[in-house]
Amino acid sequence: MIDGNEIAIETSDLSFSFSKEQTVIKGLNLKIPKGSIFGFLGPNGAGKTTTIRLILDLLSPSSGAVEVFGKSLRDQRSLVLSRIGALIETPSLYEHLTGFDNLKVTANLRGIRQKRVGEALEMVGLDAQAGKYVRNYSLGMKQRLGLALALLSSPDLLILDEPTNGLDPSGILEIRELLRELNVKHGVTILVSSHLLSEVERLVSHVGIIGQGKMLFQGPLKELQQISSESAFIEIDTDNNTRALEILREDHQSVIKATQFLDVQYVDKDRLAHLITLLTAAGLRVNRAQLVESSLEETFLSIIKDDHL
Ligand SMILES: Nc1ncnc2c1ncn2[C@@H]1O[C@H](COP(=O)(O)OP(=O)(O)OP(=O)(O)O)[C@@H](O)[C@H]1O
Repeated sequence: MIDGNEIAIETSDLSFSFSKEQTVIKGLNLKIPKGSIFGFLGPNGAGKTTTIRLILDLLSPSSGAVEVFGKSLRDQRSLVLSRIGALIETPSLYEHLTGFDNLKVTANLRGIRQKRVGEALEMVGLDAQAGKYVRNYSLGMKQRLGLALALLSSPDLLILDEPTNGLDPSGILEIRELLRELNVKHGVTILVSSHLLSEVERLVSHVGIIGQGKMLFQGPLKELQQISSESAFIEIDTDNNTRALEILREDHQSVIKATQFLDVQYVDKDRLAHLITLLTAAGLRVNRAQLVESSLEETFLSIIKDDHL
């Protein structure tokens, strides 16, 4: 669904401060491809909600600019905002009205035709429960109704701030499937923020990782997976590690660490077999040759922790 090189959201050197003492967003260059599901990730307080509020023009940047589908937010505010549907944490709903009437009120206020109410309810799978009072909805149903509200204006871009916050695993799964369907069937570009990679890992095509207001990584999920696989190493132990280290260096192997064990960068299974043959051929006894891989979550955490990219 990614649409060539077209960009849905681009921020250039976006900065923002709530006060003189603390700059919360620091020169952010966000680039979200059209047609993508972009996971906007970072720990609590990293600046995700503030960035989203800047994109929705709920805050004004100290410097920098926002473009949505190539149009400047500053110069073409109404046009830009008309293409966006947003759900910021929990939606504000009228508990004493039915799901249908909640949407109808908003549709009337925004001059959206009535037919769209039914369509939005169907898109989020709430058409059968549309006649129930919202006070009787589960949290998951309320989130889906919030999504229906965001979808009323038929947006090309959905911005969702932690939409699965507080949901149980089945609620999370439901929202995930719904978002995937909106992206695939209806071509909606989705920005979804979360502080947990594991929550969005099976949904997103792209990720952006923010820490203390700075972009630490952004790109296709595959690129993050690649970084993760490149950090794999083989932990080697022999009956003479001093000699083993010499042999490995003579063979131009990349030894990452030589302490209790010798950690050698993992390339592939053939390389692993080669190392064992090399050491045993030199008369050493290999006690251990173990592949140590880090999960995607560990890579994510190390990016946040080290700011190393
Ligand atoms: N209204 C405000 N006034 C002053 N500081 C604020 C305000 N809102 C947020 N902040 C500060 O701005 C920083 C970024 O907050 P923000 O809510 O954007 O982070 P976040 O990544 O969305 O975190 P979370 O996952 O907890 O929602 C934090 O240090 C926060 O304390």
